Amino acid sequence: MSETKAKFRSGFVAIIGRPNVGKSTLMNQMIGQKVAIMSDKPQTTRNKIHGVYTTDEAQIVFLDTPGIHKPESKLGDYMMKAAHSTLGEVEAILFLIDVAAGLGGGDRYIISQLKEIDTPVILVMNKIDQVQPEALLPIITQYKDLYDFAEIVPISALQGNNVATLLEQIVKYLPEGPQYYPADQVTDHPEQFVCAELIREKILHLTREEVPHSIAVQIEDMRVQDNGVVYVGAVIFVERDSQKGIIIGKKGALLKQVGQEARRDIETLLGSKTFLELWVKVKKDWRNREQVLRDLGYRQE
Ligand SMILES: Nc1nc2c(ncn2[C@@H]2O[C@H](COP(=O)(O)OP(=O)(O)OP(=O)(O)O)[C@@H](O)[C@H]2O)c(=O)[nH]1
Repeated sequence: MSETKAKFRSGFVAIIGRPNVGKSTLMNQMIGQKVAIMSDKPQTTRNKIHGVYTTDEAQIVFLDTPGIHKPESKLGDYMMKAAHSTLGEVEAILFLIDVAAGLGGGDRYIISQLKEIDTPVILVMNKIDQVQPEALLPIITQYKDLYDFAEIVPISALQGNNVATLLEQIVKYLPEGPQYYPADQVTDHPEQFVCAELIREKILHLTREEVPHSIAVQIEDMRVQDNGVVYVGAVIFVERDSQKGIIIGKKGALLKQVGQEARRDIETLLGSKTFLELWVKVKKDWRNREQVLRDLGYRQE
């Protein structure tokens, strides 16, 4: 008797949602490795991060799109376009909401954007650990009234609750297809990008609310030295002198701490001893300069 083996399924899936709803946390929970940056401040995820989830039956390639919102600057505008072009091309969209935060203008705006495309949307109700179970039903009703979701899955990205179910649901929407990436590959971004994001993450954590999210980190140089140590040189761009002062800190203390913490993570990432050198530069109003944006690698694909 011949047994028919289920065909391998694969495809691309976008994760969208208001800033801070837990997109990076979910991505990391699904992929099981720290590739997207987590922060308790909004909008730290600027670039698409491909996380790849592979089993014997399927491969899901996740695109972690920047938070969709009404653009207020050229950078916002850029992010919107990048997010939009992604949404029409994927097999499914995970629309994450924060059940503890309530339906807001940001969610309504995203739903209005979703109505313009045909891609199936899975409503992922995140942070269920923060509300009573009976609070979920009214939220489901509220969202169902606004959009015809393909699936609705309540989860806690932080605790991992129901994330396995979510993965099963996603696979249902994938067509038969090849394994795009090797099973052990979790991200297709160059290491430089992840290093820059690690440095950004440390700055945002250590400076609390004092520097805006407008900072950018650019890796200028990355090479293995003769002694086997990896040299990484990075520039932190800020918009004002005052922000430069905050990041450097008293007698350079804060920058030193950023460097130490980022270096530790970079060493784990690269599996190699690392020497990290950081500079802080002021580039006034860089968010509104297209050329500067391009220099920093924010390209429209
Ligand atoms: N209690 C709880 N907190 C969560 C959960 N998921 C994420 N968080 C927290 O919410 C905050 C934001 O999470 P992120 O994963 O950085 O959110 P994000 O959507 O990627 O944010 P941006 O990159 O700004 O778009 C962090 O402090 C997380 O620890 C959850 O299921 N439960």
